[in-house]
Amino acid sequence: MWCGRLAWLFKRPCQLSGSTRHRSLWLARDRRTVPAAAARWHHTAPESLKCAWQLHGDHLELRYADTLMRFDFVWLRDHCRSASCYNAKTNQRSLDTASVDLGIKPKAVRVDETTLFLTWPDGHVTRYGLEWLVKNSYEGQKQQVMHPRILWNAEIYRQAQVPSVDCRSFLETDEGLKEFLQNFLLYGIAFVENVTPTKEDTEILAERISLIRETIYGRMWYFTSDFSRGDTAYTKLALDRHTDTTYFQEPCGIQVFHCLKHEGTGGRTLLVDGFYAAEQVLRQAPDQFELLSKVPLKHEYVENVGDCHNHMIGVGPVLNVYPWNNELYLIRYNNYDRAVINTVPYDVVHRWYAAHRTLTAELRRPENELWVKLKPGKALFIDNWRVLHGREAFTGYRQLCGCYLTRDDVLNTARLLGLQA
Ligand SMILES: C[N+](C)(C)CCCC[C@H](N)C(=O)O
Ligand SMILES: O=C(O)CCC(=O)C(=O)O
Ligand SMILES: [Fe+2]
Repeated sequence: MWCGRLAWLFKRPCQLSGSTRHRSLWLARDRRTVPAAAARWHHTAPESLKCAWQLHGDHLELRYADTLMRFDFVWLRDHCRSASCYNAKTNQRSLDTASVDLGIKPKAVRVDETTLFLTWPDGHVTRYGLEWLVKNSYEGQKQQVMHPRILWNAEIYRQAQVPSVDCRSFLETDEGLKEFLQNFLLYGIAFVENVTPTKEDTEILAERISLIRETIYGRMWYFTSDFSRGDTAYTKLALDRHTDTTYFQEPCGIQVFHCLKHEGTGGRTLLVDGFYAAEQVLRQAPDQFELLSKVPLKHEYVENVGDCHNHMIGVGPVLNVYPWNNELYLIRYNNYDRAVINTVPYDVVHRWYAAHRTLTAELRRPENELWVKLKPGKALFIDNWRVLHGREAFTGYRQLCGCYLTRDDVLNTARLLGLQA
């Protein structure tokens, strides 16, 4: 397949390390029935089954805590945590990786109950905690997700009864903030209640968790249906589900909405978990999922209204996954802002349209739609890399304020509070 050119890079090691061929090999070695050859198993203690290692021509194989790991020698030299290679005060590497001989091989290897010791040809000694290796190895890492999440449809979200956090608790206590962020990370949406309905108070909320991402729409924005900007958002029309700023190279991570006023009817907000829908596509049609994650697309924002002149272009696939574990981290979905497709040939285009249709059908399932009416005092935070939003047409005067946040800074706050983000 044209787009799977690099797939072998990631697939090959998983297939090898998970194979039963290796498991039986372990048992054989543990019973010491295999003659000592160049690649010979070594154990930490005579009968220890917990840890064993074996030196190969171009890598070290290590079994610890039920994880079979393979380490490249350059990797082992590069990650050395000794004082001369790594500055523990700044958590930065001091070693010049380019100075490592690409053909390097340890001169001596020793393992005790907790630590792997490697002596390099120049006499330098590297020590690795075995637990550290499990946590940081490719094999240990690929069993884990980067971002634990609960994927939802309307029923799952309602059943979970995720509480809104009170504004004071959010602003004044670490527990309140942590609870809010945990919910946000798990579900991709979270609410703060009892907020004073002004732009200034909404800004204070935003600044509690992140730096505000200033964009062509400003820092904190207000908007009504006055068509002050050349975009459908600034009208009374319905907006189908979408993510925002797909036309940025890095779409905004989080969107904050606070409805300050609505005197009229309609205008409910629609929320759909894009990752839940994408998961359904993966189950039904893995090839289509792969296509959506490989075909690069452009989104575009061309504006020429009043004094506003903008032309933004963002490139990337609809589904973005980490290649080592296929975990989704970003969905770009905005049919209004999708640009001319000119990045793939016609036959791929056709298959892409079919895949896009499957995803759209999932996103449009009524059972996946969560409808909420935003009211003054209730601020909504949306993970714009995961949850799609839309809005029902409305009548009357409706004013929303909000801002975008930088994702890195939200995750930073979450990590500092001890959350996995
Ligand atoms: C939120 N705010 C009203 C400021 C901007 C709306 C941006 C709308 C654009 N079509 C997009 O989806 O990115
Ligand atoms: O008016 C709304 O509720 C949302 C409009 C919208 O999609 C946006 O501003 O990004
Ligand atoms: Fe939007």
